[in-house]
Amino acid sequence: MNNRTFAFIGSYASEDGPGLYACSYDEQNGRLTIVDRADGLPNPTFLVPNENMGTIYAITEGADAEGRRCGAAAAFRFDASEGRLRKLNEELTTPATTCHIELDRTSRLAFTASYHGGLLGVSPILSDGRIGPSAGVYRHEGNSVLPVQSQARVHSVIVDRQNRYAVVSDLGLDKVFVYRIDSADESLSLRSETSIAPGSGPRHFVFHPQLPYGYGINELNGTITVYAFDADTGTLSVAQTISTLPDTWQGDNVCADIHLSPDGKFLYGSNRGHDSIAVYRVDAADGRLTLVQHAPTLGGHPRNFAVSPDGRFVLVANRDGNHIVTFARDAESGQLQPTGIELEVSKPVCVRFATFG
Ligand SMILES: O=C1O[C@H](COP(=O)(O)O)[C@@H](O)[C@H](O)[C@H]1O
Repeated sequence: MNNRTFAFIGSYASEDGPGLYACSYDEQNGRLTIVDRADGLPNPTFLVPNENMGTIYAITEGADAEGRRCGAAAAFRFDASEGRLRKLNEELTTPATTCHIELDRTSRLAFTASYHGGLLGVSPILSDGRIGPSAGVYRHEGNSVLPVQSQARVHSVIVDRQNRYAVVSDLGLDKVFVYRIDSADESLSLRSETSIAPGSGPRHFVFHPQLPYGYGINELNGTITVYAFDADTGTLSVAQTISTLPDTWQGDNVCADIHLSPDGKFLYGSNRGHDSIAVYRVDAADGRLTLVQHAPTLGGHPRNFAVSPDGRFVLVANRDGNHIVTFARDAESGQLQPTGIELEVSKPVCVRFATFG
């Protein structure tokens, strides 16, 4: 069977309407077309596809036995030939609502980040694709200098290329933590923590596909931190910090998402407020960044975006624009250009590609 690439969209949504969308993807022009949607999910604001199992996992806002709002995750099977989503199950993940979900590289574990609880959750993926009952919840403690940093705010969990470490960005503590993954035991153990400038608000992180560097975007002070990553010890060291904003910008802004091009030559970070994608060239020798462009996102609050697997297009989820905007990406310069193609969706905040065989 030929491989086919799809995109999945998560959104802020109420339980009585659609919130998770499956879209076909036209590799020639970057156009998305909704093929199926799932209702009944309260705020499925982040999702992760599992290409190996043909499943999708979306965070939702669940409720425990006493009716308290909790982090939950819903599992879906996606039938690529029919373009249909079928719900498998839903499980609580953390005793506070979540903002991010990622899988380990063997698709056996799901990691969730709880912004409101300062928690990190580990849940098993069962052999039939369902998400299993929580295998553990890890709590961060502390605070930093800004009012929003009065407590830990775990914002994302990213797994390294060798599937040994989980990098956890804590916006509340101005720290990036590295945990060792024990897949057999379904557990995490802390290896290192790296502090960055007070008031930075580390939010999301990405590993370079070849070089020993990682890149973290800092929501609160509009910067990206370049880290050297030592995979033997599981430690990060700060190599560079660079602004995501033009020097002339004086308005409010909070950064959100960060991605590399598949060839690792360019890095992209989103600005909510300035409403742009900052584009950087990556130095192949030392991983450092040089600004290339600020590309307007053509809509407000670009909370998440995705680079297509072939690197030709970038899809931006503009929450306040209520649309996903398709940009063409120049492989030589890294620059983004609008294509004129958009998909209307209510409050989209996550877009992720998946290729199924
Ligand atoms: O208050 C909230 O904030 C968190 C974090 O969102 P961000 O867009 O500022 O990073 C969000 O996950 C949650 O849904 C919302 O209630």
